[in-house]
Amino acid sequence: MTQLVTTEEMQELDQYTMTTIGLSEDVLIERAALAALDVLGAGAYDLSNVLVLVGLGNNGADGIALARLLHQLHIPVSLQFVGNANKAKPAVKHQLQIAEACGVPRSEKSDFKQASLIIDAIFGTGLNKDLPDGLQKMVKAANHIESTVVALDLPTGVNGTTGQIMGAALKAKTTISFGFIKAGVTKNPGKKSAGQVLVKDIGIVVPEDFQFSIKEQ
Ligand SMILES: NC(=O)C1=CN([C@@H]2O[C@H](COP(=O)(O)OP(=O)(O)OC[C@H]3O[C@@H](n4cnc5c(N)ncnc54)[C@H](O)[C@@H]3O)[C@@H](O)[C@H]2O)[C@H](O)CC1
Ligand SMILES: [K+]
Repeated sequence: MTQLVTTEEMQELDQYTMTTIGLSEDVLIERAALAALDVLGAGAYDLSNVLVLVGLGNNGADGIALARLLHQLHIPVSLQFVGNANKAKPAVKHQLQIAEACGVPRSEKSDFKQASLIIDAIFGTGLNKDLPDGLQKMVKAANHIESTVVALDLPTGVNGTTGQIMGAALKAKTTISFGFIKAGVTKNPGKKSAGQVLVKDIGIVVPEDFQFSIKEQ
């Protein structure tokens, strides 16, 4: 049996885990990154040149933490920001400081063809409007050359609740869902963008009286 969630429910559970239970955001980000590392380390991906595309929210923070973990294992990896890093959420800036202190390389321009694997850490459950035009173009270019993409939590551009495409969406080979599978990756067209969907525990706590809006499947 699988429990699906809407993005609003996931956000509520993230908040409950942090504010009521007291697990820090850093712990959740580190667990998300470790969970993704676990998937990448299983041998199904070419890790010879990993490019992590990083957005300005906590999905990006997960990606930066993952890049650091890969770098510490001597796996060639670089980080590329999508958007202005100065406008990033505090968790992203914090992860970036740590990554920089560890010497994780940053690339300014992406060459998708050179990357053996692209990690999509641009948008997750926070996506609430269509992708900006520039990003839509970038997404379409990456899809066009059929890069191998592993999406963290959600493929960028997929509405996590409805499965709608918000302007454009990255086509992933695998989507690693943190805590619970978001309903949007089970409904087309989002389902097609998500590829194989895996779910990984990151320590999210569910209150006893929590009512999920979607029945277990
Ligand atoms: N919050 C937690 O406790 C944890 C979250 N995890 C990961 O974080 C993401 C959700 O992070 P969040 O910061 O809420 O959102 P995003 O990173 O998806 O988006 C960032 C930010 O961008 C703004 N925004 C939304 N849509 C657009 C748009 N079309 N154009 C420009 N800007 C946009 C909006 O303000 C968003 O907040 C979740 O998926 C997980 O990957 C952890 O795993 C750990 C705990
Ligand atoms: K993502």
